[in-house]
Amino acid sequence: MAALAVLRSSAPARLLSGSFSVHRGGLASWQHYQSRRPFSNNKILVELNESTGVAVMKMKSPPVNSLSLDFLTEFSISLEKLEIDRGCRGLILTSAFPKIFSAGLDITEMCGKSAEHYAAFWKAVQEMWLKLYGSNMVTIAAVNGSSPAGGCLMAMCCDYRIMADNPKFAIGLNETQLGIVAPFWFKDTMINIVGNRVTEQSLQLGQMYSAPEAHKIGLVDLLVPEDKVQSTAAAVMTQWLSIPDHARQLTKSMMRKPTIDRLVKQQEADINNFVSFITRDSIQKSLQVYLDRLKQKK
Ligand SMILES: CCCCC/C=C\CCCC/C=C/C(=O)SCCNC(=O)CCNC(=O)[C@H](O)C(C)(C)COP(=O)(O)OP(=O)(O)OC[C@H]1O[C@@H](n2cnc3c(N)ncnc32)[C@H](O)[C@@H]1OP(=O)(O)O
Repeated sequence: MAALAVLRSSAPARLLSGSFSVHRGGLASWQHYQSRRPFSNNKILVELNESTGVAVMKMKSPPVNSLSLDFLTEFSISLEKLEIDRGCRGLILTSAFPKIFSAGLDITEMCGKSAEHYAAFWKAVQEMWLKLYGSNMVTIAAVNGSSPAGGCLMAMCCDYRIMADNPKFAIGLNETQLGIVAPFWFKDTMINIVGNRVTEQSLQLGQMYSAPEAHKIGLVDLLVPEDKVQSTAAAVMTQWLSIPDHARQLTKSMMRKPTIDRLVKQQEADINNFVSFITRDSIQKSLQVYLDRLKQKK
């Protein structure tokens, strides 16, 4: 968070616009951030409304917004651009697809690849978390569909979660159901929202909660009809933005810094730990079985 705060205060918006081709239009128009990265397929659509200072980031990686290495890289770059843009104070994170917010980490990135690939992938997951959890912006997750594991983590990184009131949509950290283990920083993020007891039970059982259940345990803050998710997110954002930025940001930092510092202090060790865990034959087998089951369920 401190690093982001420094970035934000030292990088003028003019420089950002020049470097990243941000095109600004009239007050009422939406701005489109175009990524110049050659590998980018634009898996993420960002629209910044200059008059409100609110960006809407829509995940758009078919079929289920799984978090691949490319996706995560594009996500972190997009987020960093917004973070250093003084015209942007709030971010609404949502999905371009009805019914799916994000399917979590792309399981194919964790199967049958090299140790180097796993290390690069895990670093990208860490970066996504560090940037989103440590953001100075007001962040609101407009959860318009199911959101297992890494998808739940993304939503949990935000300051406020609004979910579509549909019992068919589920959210939670289901890692143990795949035979894998949510790392300590996933666990800490959840504890900070729902407390130790609920987190322990959720993680051991790999529990997925329907939208009403998630609301009941406080994993999501508000349930609204599916067609009201975006408008409610915008209304809640207005409330949050009425608080002076510096006071809100310092408070957020005070609450989250210890959790963030814990990973920052052992980022390399956490990558090594992931690589040695995911390369075990037994873990590779579990993931493959899970993936095959997913593909066969149709
Ligand atoms: C001791 C210390 C340990 C340290 C750390 C060690 C371990 C690492 C921990 C790693 C943490 C992991 C976090 C994760 O996020 S793991 C991913 C968990 N995600 C899931 O379990 C979601 C699985 N997907 C679903 O439940 C459903 O697909 C759905 C999201 C509810 C959507 O359902 P539906 O609309 O019916 O779509 P389909 O199921 O038909 O899926 C469409 C195609 O997408 C493929 N798919 C789905 N999810 C994923 C995924 N996460 N990754 C890759 N691919 C995915 C699915 O197979 C279908 O593919 P097809 O069209 O080719 O058949």
